Amino acid sequence: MALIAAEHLDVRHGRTQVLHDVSVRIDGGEIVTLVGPNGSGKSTLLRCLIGAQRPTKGRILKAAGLRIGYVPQKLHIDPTLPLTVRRFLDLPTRVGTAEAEAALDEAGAGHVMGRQMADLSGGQFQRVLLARAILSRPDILMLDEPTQGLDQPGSAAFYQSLEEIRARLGCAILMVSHDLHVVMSASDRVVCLNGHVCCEGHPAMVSAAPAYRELFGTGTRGALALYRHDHDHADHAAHHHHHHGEEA
Ligand SMILES: Nc1ncnc2c1ncn2[C@@H]1O[C@H](COP(=O)(O)OP(=O)(O)OP(=O)(O)O)[C@@H](O)[C@H]1O
Repeated sequence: MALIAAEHLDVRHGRTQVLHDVSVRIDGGEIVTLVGPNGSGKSTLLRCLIGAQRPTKGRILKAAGLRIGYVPQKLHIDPTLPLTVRRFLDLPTRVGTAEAEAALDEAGAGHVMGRQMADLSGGQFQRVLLARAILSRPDILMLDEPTQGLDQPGSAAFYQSLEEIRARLGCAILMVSHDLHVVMSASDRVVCLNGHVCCEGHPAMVSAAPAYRELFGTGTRGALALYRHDHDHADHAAHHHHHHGEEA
């Protein structure tokens, strides 16, 4: 039984079709990574799954009582607005101090409770967002490029914390990442999006698939290929899905 599934989603913004016939499902406890070039609809898909964006077509199915923890891609907090980490964790629902402390500890930011949100480093800020997302004891955590702006050690440490949180809470994780190393080493499944699902499956299978290689290349040039790759929309959708979609 899937925790959450998107079925045949279309999303349009005006005349732009952002998502086309996108179906994904996330099962309990698995780590699924969404990859794809800038503008390929990754954030849009997450927003549909959390209910912040209505698809033009298709539907979202959720397990009854599903709790979702969400870490957004960007959260702008006005630096002139006094807001401590402690008070931030009370938004939107007040939590006890012990609970807030436990969540910060779990997210690896145990020492920042009394600090101003505006004074946090990029890494600390992301960890506070993570702490807030796990306060609700989610069945699934969704993170949109959570290590954006973090250096290599910072990213690695953040992903380590995520693994530990999954082990402790038993939650599933769906994240957007451009960090191919992590995608390949830490995901149970990779979904490659470019308006449509280009290919998906176990990292080892996806990385061996021509559709993936076309996107990422091999070796160190892979990360660059990710940004340069330009799919022919309709043709590749059919082609890639035909060959690789069933491998998941
Ligand atoms: N509210 C909106 N109105 C119009 N266009 C939008 C809106 N939101 C998103 N888009 C467009 O939808 C497309 C997909 O955006 P989305 O943020 O989902 O992509 P992404 O894969 O997450 O990109 P990135 O890797 O850059 O974060 C983009 O072309 C974007 O400009």
